Amino acid sequence: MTELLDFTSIFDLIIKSAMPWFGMDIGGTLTKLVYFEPKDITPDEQDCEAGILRNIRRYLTKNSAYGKTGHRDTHLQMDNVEIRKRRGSLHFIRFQTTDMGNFLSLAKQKGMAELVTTVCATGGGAFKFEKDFRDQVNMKLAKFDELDTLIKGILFADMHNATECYYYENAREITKTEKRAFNFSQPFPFILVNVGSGVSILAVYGPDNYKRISGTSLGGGTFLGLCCLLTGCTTFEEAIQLATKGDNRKVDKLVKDIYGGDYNRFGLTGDLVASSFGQMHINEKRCSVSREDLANATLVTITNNIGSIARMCALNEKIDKVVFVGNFLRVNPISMKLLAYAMEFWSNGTMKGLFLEHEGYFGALGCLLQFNGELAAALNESLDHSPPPPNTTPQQSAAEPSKESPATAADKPNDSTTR
Ligand SMILES: Nc1ncnc2c1ncn2[C@@H]1O[C@H](COP(=O)(O)OP(=O)(O)O)[C@@H](O)[C@H]1O
Ligand SMILES: CC(C)(COP(=O)(O)O)[C@@H](O)C(=O)NCCC(=O)O
Repeated sequence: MTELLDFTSIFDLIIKSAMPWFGMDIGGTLTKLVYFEPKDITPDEQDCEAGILRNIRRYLTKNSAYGKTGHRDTHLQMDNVEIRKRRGSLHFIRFQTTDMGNFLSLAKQKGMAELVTTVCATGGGAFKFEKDFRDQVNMKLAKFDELDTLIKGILFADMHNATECYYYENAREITKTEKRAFNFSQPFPFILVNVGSGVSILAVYGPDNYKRISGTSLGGGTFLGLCCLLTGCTTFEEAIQLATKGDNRKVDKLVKDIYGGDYNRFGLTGDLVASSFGQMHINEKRCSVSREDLANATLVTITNNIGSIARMCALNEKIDKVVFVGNFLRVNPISMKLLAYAMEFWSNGTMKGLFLEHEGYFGALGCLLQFNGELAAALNESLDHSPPPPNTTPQQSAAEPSKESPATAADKPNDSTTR
């Protein structure tokens, strides 16, 4: 017991002092960085604040663009947030994962390596780049599982932002539908569809109770990749802009192209896509489509496929709320409206598609909430190397998370504000 108390007070000391607080989600396409900027710095603390730390704080909070691909999403900033008894702002920054080399150089140049010894990281890149962090900037990664942190981040954001969750009212009328706030204070159970490079689908029953029920490799990376190939565009923003001006009906084969009208027996209306890209084998049709039409058809194809799988998962699990997250939905109302429509229409109004403002940042946010400073690293190391306690089977050892996940770090919720 004494040992526990000592440990707690050491832990308290560390988490109060060890700044900066970061959470990093190194994904297949984008790296997301959530930075907590303390706003309750006392004059004493200010005096003690190391020059490097002050410079990092200023660099991150005064700029909104970093290097070639780094952006701070200023519209997502969360102010007056309390984390571990500190009050401050959360900043949301992203850059292309292919720029990791430049990020590490910058971190070195800004003196991060002298200040930070451990960074809390999640996503596949936490494993892939672990050695680069260690070798190039002498930083350890405290690794957390991306699906665990995703859920923790969602619950935290929803609790701290009254307008985090929204849905589309009158989703069946896709041209008129309007975004409305949704009260997500009783979230469980819900289906969670994370549309990143690929897609993971989870059934979430409680803050620490979920299962990964499905996934598909046809995700945001597929949309971007195919769009670049088909239209010659080079960025996601460009792909979305093209899609906004295009018409998938010139590319796809609709039910009415096959039936001459509706296929009434099974409720398939004539305007429904019967075959994505189904007209593109016809030479004259191929010659008449624009880059915009191809971008739109690619977006609709990928979105409808995700919607269809998500709906079947919800049906199987008997869950009526389907939450869509991930950066595929960034600046992408076409897909959100289509998903909202698909949930509503195909379920006869019994299912609801829901969306969250911080779209692709929940993994990084959840990771920041797990931050235990130096202790995480120490724990990480001791857990990595210690044998399982005598009264547990190897599968249940403290070193291993309870779900089928690759996390190696201590999966210990430590923030009293998370549910
Ligand atoms: N600026 C961007 N650059 C590249 N892809 C973007 C951008 N903004 C949104 N996306 C979309 O988001 C997807 C990545 O989503 P994200 O949730 O960050 O997943 P991951 O963790 O796999 O990187 C991309 O495949 C693309 O469809
Ligand atoms: C492997 C991943 C969890 C990685 O996550 P991401 O970086 O795409 O967000 C995801 O891409 C995925 O679940 N892909 C689909 C794999 C499948 O079930 O077919």
